[in-house]
Amino acid sequence: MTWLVTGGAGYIGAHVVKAMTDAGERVVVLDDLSTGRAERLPAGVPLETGTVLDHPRVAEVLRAHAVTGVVHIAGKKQVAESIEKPLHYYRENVEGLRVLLDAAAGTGVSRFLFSSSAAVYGMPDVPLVTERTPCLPISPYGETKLAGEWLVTAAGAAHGMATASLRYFNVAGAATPELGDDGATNLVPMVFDRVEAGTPPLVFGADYPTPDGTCVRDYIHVEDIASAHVAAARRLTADRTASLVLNIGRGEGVSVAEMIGIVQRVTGDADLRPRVVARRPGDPARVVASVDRIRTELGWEARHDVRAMVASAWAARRPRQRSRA
Ligand SMILES: O=c1ccn([C@@H]2O[C@H](COP(=O)(O)OP(=O)(O)O[C@H]3O[C@H](CO)[C@@H](O)[C@H](O)[C@H]3O)[C@@H](O)[C@H]2O)c(=O)[nH]1
Repeated sequence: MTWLVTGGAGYIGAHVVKAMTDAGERVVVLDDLSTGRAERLPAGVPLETGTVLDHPRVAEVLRAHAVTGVVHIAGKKQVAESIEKPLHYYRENVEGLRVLLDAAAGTGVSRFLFSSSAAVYGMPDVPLVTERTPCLPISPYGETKLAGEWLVTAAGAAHGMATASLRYFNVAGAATPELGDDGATNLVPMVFDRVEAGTPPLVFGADYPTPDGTCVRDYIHVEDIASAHVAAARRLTADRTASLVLNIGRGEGVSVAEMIGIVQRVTGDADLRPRVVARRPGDPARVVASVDRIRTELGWEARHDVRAMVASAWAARRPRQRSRA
């Protein structure tokens, strides 16, 4: 197999590229470098620049490297931005995927792995979200991921591709300091920002129907996300007819208050009491994965706990802060 990883120079993509190459897979990266960085790639992994929206360019890359499998990670991923720019999100995430699938089917690609998201579930009202829980996304971002899954499954069936859509829960952490997340739009990096500024971390609502009143999520180390892709790629390689939809999480809920406590212990900055502010619109009280299906289908489970996740994210952050100073 030769795998094309789209978005391979991004935060999650680069972790997947590292894990796949460490596991001995042959990998090529396609990235438009809009948020990706070439330095994230391991030596020897070819980087092709370009967007998945450019059909001739995608077909050229697939042919030039005799690609047989695709791992599609490129895409837009900010919920709030998707509400402001739905047309942009549908173009990048749905049209980009359609073009990529068309080029893949036309060049003999037989395996296709797609990055989906727990955002497809919207506001699930169940303790553990299984893959059978109804998908009712509440943002254009979540809609594009759900439409993407439908497209992947249908195109796989029609064009003889084995497929898997992987629904990531809340991703955090870094395998190495160089591979850290540059964005600051999620809980862990936002608490780091507050700690560094010497200001109290913010809790967006403490009146949810949860044990401590703050929202509960299923945080998963990006290295575990990456190892799940290796397991899925192996499964698709062995099973030409696979058509999978799988949650990737730890199956364990962590509240915002608990997460802030862990960040404060890791950063050694536990003096400031978190400040409770208004709820952020659109936040579900609890989203925690059932991980039974991925365990059964791939024999995979997460290895890293939440403290390791936060510690690795903090280690990745400090060198960059120093280099900016
Ligand atoms: O300073 C902060 C930042 C966040 N939160 C809360 O922390 C929780 C987690 O927030 P965040 O890290 O932004 O993640 P989610 O809103 O759960 O969304 C993430 O996880 C989803 C999958 O579950 C993905 O679809 C999204 O792309 C990804 O941003 C939420 O309850 C937020 O209200 C705070 O209380 N204070």
